[in-house]
Amino acid sequence: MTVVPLAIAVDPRYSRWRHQFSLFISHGPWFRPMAIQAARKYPNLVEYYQKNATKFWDNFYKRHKNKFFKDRHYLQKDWGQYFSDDANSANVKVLLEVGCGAGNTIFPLIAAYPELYVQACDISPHAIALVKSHAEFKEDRVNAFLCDVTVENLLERINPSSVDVITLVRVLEIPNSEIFMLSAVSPHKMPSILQNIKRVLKPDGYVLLRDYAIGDFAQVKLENKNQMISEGFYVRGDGTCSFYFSEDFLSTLFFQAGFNTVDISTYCKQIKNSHKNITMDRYV
Ligand SMILES: C[S+](CC[C@H](N)C(=O)[O-])C[C@H]1O[C@@H](n2cnc3c(N)ncnc32)[C@H](O)[C@@H]1O
Repeated sequence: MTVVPLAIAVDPRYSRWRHQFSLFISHGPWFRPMAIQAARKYPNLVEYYQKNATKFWDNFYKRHKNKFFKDRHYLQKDWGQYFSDDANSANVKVLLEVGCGAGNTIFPLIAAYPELYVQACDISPHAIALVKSHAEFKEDRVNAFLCDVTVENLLERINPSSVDVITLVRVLEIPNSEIFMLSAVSPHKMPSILQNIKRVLKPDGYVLLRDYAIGDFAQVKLENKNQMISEGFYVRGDGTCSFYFSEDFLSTLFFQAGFNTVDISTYCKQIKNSHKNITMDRYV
């Protein structure tokens, strides 16, 4: 009967199946079938990927080690004034890097600012181990610890109102290098992360955020592969997730959490891949 396809189309099991099928087609049967099998058991895909974020990110760092991201040297240029106190350069500033990964934000910053002390956390044990085994790691400059900021209270590791600057950063320089931290979690969890970081931030402190913007080439690719699991929120082939921000969404999110927005802008860069003969619009 013609009703059947309609019934399938509105059945949530259908969209789950369609999602798994598209992951299977886009990456091939060899591509992490375990993740796809496991996702099949879960009624809610967002919940599944968020509950298993530690596993997916840890696998990411097991696989790529510290080779995936480049050091973020642009941070000094764009945000230098937040990391040092020109009036009194002996003043120690405390930075919290949330989702520190292998330390590509931390190490350029401690090299450039001798008075900076970094609190760094990540959900992946492998990422924290990579930070601690870095040649430039010094315990008196960096405190790296494991923490899922969506569920664990930062106050258990950091004193209240003790942090000057919090970084939530991703990188644009190289195509297919992604990610930052806030976009890695479901939009529903974002308000609780902001409350969590607010408790450790000084009243006159700053949050510096650079992340995916709506319309980015990577979003278009995920959209075309049918990998959206909730509004604006996508899963990649390796099980890690990304959300794409509009300026409106971002400023409302921070406003509702009690922050004032000092500055917000979208940066667009066209990157040409001559090998594949494509031009990519990257938005952050
Ligand atoms: C690739 S990145 C950014 C890495 C780092 N900021 C840098 O500059 O290289 C996103 C990071 O967020 C971490 N992450 C994802 N969800 C998290 C969570 N709920 N709590 C803490 N870290 C998380 C991931 O493990 C990953 O290292």
